[in-house]
Amino acid sequence: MKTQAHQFLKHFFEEEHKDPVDFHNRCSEVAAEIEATGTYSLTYEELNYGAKLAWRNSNKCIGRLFWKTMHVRDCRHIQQSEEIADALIDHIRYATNQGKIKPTITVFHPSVRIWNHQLIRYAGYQVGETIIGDSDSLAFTQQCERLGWEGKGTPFDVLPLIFQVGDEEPVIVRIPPDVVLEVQLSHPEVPAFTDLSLKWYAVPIISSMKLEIGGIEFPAAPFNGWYMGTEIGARNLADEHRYNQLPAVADLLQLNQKSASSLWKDRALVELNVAVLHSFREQGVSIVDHHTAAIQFKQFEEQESKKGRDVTGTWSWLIPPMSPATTHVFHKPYDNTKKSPAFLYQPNPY
Ligand code: HEM
Ligand SMILES: N=C(Nc1cccc(CNC[C@@H]2CCCN2)c1)c1cccs1
Repeated sequence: MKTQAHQFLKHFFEEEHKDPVDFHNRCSEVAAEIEATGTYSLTYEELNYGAKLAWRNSNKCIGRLFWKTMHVRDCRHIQQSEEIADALIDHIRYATNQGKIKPTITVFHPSVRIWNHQLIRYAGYQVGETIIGDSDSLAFTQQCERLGWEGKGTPFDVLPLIFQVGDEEPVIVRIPPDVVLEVQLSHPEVPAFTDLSLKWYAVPIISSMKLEIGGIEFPAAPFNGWYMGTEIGARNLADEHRYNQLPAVADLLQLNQKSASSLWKDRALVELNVAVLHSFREQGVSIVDHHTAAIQFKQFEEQESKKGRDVTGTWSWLIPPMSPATTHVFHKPYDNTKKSPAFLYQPNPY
C-alpha cells in the first residue's frame, strides 16, 4: 500500500507541477496514516486526478482523448441506502444532461458494491427455447426477480438498480422512467426501418468495475461516456446471441440472404449502423462514429507523446468491430502494459 501510495503521489505532484516540499509533507502524512490505521484517505484533489488518470490508463478505451474533462462526483461520505439510491439516480440525470452527455464518475465509499453491469440496461428473459430482451442480462435479471422485481416481459424492459453496503441485504431500486433517455431508431433513407421498433438507451454507465488509486480500491465507482455507434449497431443489436437484427434489416432491404457471398450481412450491418448514428444525432444525443473516434484517438496518441508519455493499449479492443482496417489503429501494434490508477474487473457479487 505504502509503495502504491508513494508512486501515485509522486505522479500527482510531478504532473501537476506541485511544490516538492508539499510532496514530502504529504508523503509523511500518508505514511503516518497507513502506520496508524492500515490505510489512508485521498484528498478530493487526489481522487479527482486519480480517476482521470485511471481513464487515461484504460488500455481498451478508444475514447481517451477527453480524459481531462471528466466530471468527478465524490460520494465517499454516503453510506445510507436512500442516499446511495439518490446519488445513483442523480448520476444518470447529471450525465444525461438532456442528451448532451457529460463524461462523469461517481465514487462511493469502499464498502458499497453495485450489482448492475451498467446503471441502465435491458432485461433478458429465458422463455422456453427463446430469449426475450438482452441475453447479456439473463443472470442479473434473475437476481432482480429473486429480489421481488417483476418486468413487463418486453425486449426493452429497463432493469432496476441493485446495490449493497458491506454485507447488508442488497437494496433494489426502480429507476424513474423519466430519468432514462432512450433513442428510437429510424433510417434516413429507409422509412420502413421504424417497423422494426428498435431503440436503445442513450447513456452507457459501467457500474461493475473497481477503481484503484494509489492502492485504495473503490468497488463502486460508476462511470459513463457516450456511445460509439458500432457498440449498438455492430454488437448489441447485431450479434446473433444478442438482438440478432441483421436478418430483419436484410428483409427490409430485400437482400439475397441465400448466399453468404452476396455480403447481405455486411450491407445490413452498415445500414443498421447508419440508422443508429442518424437517430442519436436527430434526437440530440451525443454519439461518435468509429472513424471519428479513431481520429480522436490518434490525436490522443500525439498529445501523450508530446507530453513524453507512452500510450498503452489493447489492440483487439481498440479496433472497432466494423471496418477495423479503415482506421489507423488496425495498422499498428499497442503495448498492453497495465498502469495504475486503473479500472479493474472484479467477481460478480451474486
Ligand atoms: C467519452 C466517450 C467514450 C467513448 C466513445 C468510449 C469508447 C469506448 C469503447 C467503444 C470501449 C470498448 C467497449 C466494448 O467493446 O465493450 C471502451 C472501453 C472502455 N472504456 Fe471508454 N469510452 C468513453 C469514455 C470512457 C470513460 C469516461 C471511462 C472511464 C472514466 C472509460 C473507460 C473505459 C474502460 C475501463 C473500458 C474497458 C472496459 C472493459 O474492460 O470491459 N471510457 N470505451
Ligand atoms: N461507450 C462506452 N462503452 C463501454 C465502455 C466500457 C465497457 C463497455 C461494456 N463492455 C462489455 C461488453 C460486453 C462484452 C464485450 N463488450 C462499454 C462507455 C461506457 C462507460 C464509459 S464509456
